Amino acid sequence: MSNLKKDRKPLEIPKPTFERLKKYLALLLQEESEYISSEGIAEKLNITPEQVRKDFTYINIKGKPKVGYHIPPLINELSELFGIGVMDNIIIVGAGNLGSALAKYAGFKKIGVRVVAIFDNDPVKIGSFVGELSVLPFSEENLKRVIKRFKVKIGVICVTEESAQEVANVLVRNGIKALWNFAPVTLKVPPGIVLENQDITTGVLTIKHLLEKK
Ligand SMILES: NC(=O)c1ccc[n+]([C@@H]2O[C@H](COP(=O)([O-])OP(=O)(O)OC[C@H]3O[C@@H](n4cnc5c(N)ncnc54)[C@H](O)[C@@H]3O)[C@@H](O)[C@H]2O)c1
Repeated sequence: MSNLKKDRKPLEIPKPTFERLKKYLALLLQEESEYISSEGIAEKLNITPEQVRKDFTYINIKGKPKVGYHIPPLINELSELFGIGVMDNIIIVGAGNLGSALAKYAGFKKIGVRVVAIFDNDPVKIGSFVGELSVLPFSEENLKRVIKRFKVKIGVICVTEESAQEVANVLVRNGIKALWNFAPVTLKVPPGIVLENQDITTGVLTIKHLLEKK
């Protein structure tokens, strides 16, 4: 992961650090106080304060003795790192349980993400509303139009396992640069395409593992 600040030499951020930085941002966005200590963050995320301090060296933020980190600049630094200041339009394919829930998720706005269209191939769902969006038929023509109009680079795959690869192919063929895949399938994508697989079940596995240790 590269920290691409213009005025600074890009830093290579190790993946585990990058993942924790995402958690710090999510936590800070919920904080109501103005300052937070590394101990405070560590306690809430079940890690060590040393780890927090080490991770923050990647974003060049320093805490004040006895007070901790000033939250607003910390949020700004992390937001810049994740490109949150830039609004990214995304599209969802699959207006089932998951796709519909994601399309209605209000929290995306906070992180600079806006769902601009949701597609499906089920005639029953096409034309129905998911929040404020009308479900569009998943055709290349519609896709091209939406991608061009809203300058979409990110596609979310919420279709069934069997359809996921074909949907990924169509999205990439029509200019999508990054796929956020929820289907439990290993997708093949051309080099240069960003692929993030999301598996909610890993969270439950962590809980089960932690419970067993108690
Ligand atoms: N990542 C996770 O942790 C997680 C959790 C739950 C579900 N899932 C997966 O997410 C996907 C969606 O789950 P769901 O519960 O919303 O399923 P769902 O059956 O409710 O919805 C799937 C939708 O995809 C549509 N679809 C199927 N093929 C299509 C195609 N070729 N083009 C356009 N639309 C198509 C269907 O019409 C349907 O509306 C599944 O693959 C499921 O296994 C993942």
